[in-house]
Amino acid sequence: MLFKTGLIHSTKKLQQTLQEIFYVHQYLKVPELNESMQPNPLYRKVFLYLHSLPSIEDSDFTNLVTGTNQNDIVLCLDANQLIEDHFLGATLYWFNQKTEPNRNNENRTGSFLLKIRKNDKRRILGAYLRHIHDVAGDMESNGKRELRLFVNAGDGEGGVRWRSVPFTHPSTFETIAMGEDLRSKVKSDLELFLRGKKYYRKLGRAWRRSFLLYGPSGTGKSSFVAAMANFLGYDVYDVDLENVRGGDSDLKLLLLETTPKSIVVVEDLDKFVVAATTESSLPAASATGIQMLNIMDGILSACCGEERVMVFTMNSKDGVDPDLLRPGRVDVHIHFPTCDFSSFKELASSHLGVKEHKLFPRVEEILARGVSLSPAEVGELMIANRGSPSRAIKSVIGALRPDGGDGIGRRESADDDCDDVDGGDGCNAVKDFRKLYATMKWETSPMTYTKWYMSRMTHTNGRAQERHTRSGQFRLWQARNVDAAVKAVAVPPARVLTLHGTLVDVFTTDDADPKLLGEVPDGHVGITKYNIKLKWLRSRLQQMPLGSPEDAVVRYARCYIMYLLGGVLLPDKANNTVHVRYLPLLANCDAISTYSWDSAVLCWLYRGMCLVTDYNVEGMSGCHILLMSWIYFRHPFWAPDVMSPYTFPLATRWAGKRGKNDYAEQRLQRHRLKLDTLRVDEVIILVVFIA
Ligand SMILES: Nc1ncnc2c1ncn2[C@@H]1O[C@H](COP(=O)(O)OP(=O)(O)OP(=O)(O)O)[C@@H](O)[C@H]1O
Repeated sequence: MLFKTGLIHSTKKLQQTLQEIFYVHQYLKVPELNESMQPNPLYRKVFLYLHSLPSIEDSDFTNLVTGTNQNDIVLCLDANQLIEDHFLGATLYWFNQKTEPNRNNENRTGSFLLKIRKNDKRRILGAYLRHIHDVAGDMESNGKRELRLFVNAGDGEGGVRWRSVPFTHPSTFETIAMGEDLRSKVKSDLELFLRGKKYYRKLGRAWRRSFLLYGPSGTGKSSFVAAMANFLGYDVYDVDLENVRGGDSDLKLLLLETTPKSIVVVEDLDKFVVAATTESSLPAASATGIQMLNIMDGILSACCGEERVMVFTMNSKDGVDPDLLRPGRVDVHIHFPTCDFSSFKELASSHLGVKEHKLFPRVEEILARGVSLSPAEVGELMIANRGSPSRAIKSVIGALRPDGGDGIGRRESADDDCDDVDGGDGCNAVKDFRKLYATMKWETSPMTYTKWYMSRMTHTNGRAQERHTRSGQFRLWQARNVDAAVKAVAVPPARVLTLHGTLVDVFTTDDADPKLLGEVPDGHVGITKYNIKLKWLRSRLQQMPLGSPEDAVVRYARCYIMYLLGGVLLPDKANNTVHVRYLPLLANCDAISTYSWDSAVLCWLYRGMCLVTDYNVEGMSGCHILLMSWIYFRHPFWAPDVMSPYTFPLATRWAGKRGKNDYAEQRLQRHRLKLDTLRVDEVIILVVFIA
């Protein structure tokens, strides 16, 4: 048997050697990257072509992967596999070569090796390459080309600056509320651009078009970019200027490495350009922002700008030198306003399937007063209430209610008073939305909240806090009685408190201290009989009379601690009430510092994190600030840049700092990519010694 196998093997070898001698094969290589480390477009074409061949099924080893459509299963040639093709009577062999990855498992590039007989080469090679070109071109124009999103997350090591993931954003011009006029203008502009190769040549201009999208956050700028990519069938290169560490030259190299048929996006350009025009010592990224616009009408733009669309997004053009945005640099300016009535109707039609509704006139009337929400906010309210159009529209009306104050004031009052507008369900929807939206904007919202909390609580209640800090009654973080505090969050209320009747009884029937918080919160008792509204606590704290006696200050301190517990340390998902189960723990001021509040906060946060792992759970309870500061400390690449030294509390370092402001889908992709490629040295591990 062994003898037989050996014989077959030797015969095959002999046959191969004879073939080499008599047929004289030649090898042609199509590398993935060219000499200047740019992607080689031919490689992509060959890739598409080979994956369209039926003979891929005969390859010894193929991978099964999900296609662009979730239901498609696609065969994908594995590394170092051979595939056979026939063309005009000749047999050709393609070998899928992959280089070994470097030590970080990165930069694994590949090439296709074509083995062809010398005679055949002279006869068919030209026609064969044209054939590959045509087939791949057809596949691309039929939408079979997989779009990719590139981010400049690479450090340039091994020459790789761009990393990519498949681009699967589902946005189209039809899904964006933008007015029919603008939609058709943009579409015909892009169609003209697609057909404009000869025209641009004739004019002696680079075949490229540049757009400036400006408007407040959440008005659809990033979705518009995604819609453009899907419409044109172009890849997206997302330039993060903060990652362009090598200044101008790095930026130029980055742009040179983009491929034709792509959209190059620079988001939030105003952040860089305005800083650059107002500050004397420019941060590197700001200087790069200006350079980016300068490149637009320079020589480089003609060399690396063929068949490309450049898109810049800004929140506002105010403060940006108009010269930087003049025609030639930026061809088309598109304004993205907050939601007006026609956008609202478009959103209602797409999100709720209603074209007319009896509540529309009310929405129109409120919007006409100049009150507005971003389409993102309106859309989310509609998604959260999609089961009932009336409820959805009511919740939009609730969120739109003006109070004449600033943005934050408006939101707060709408939140607290929404029962008056739309009853229980709508109110929950508004809150759900806010929670959900806050979770989506998780890079910034807890920090904004910290800032708000610090400014409100520290300034308005400094007196109470200071007194109690001095008298040692307020040392929450040094407490050690783990059991009581953990039980307080983990055990159902009835077992911690023996409650009879309503919350009002708790304030009036405790013999030791009949009014723990000083008075019955009349008309402010929360959604359930066991909850106190944070709004009531807040308004009470703001009214503490000057020169109050010691026992009154103690009651105010209790309100303050309850407010801290419900608002910051142990919040539930809704985050607008606090449960009375904590109140008995505050009855004896001397005992407060003996509870292990730190364990309780962690326990409550872990519980919230566990619950939110369920796909259907949208909001999360627990101390988000703690979680965020943990993430920012351990993974500094996620944290906004701060130069200030550490202060206490540590989380306030990031108060008011904005994270990267790209759209949710892109942000998710970026985070996933970053997590996938996370290296040990990018995580800060604190070693704690316990004596
Ligand atoms: N005009 C709109 N029509 C439909 N949906 C919209 C519109 N504007 C925003 N949205 C929705 O809101 C969400 C956020 O939008 P997007 O990220 O595109 O806004 P943006 O203007 O880029 O915000 P930012 O400046 O904060 O990045 C997306 O899910 C998008 O679908």
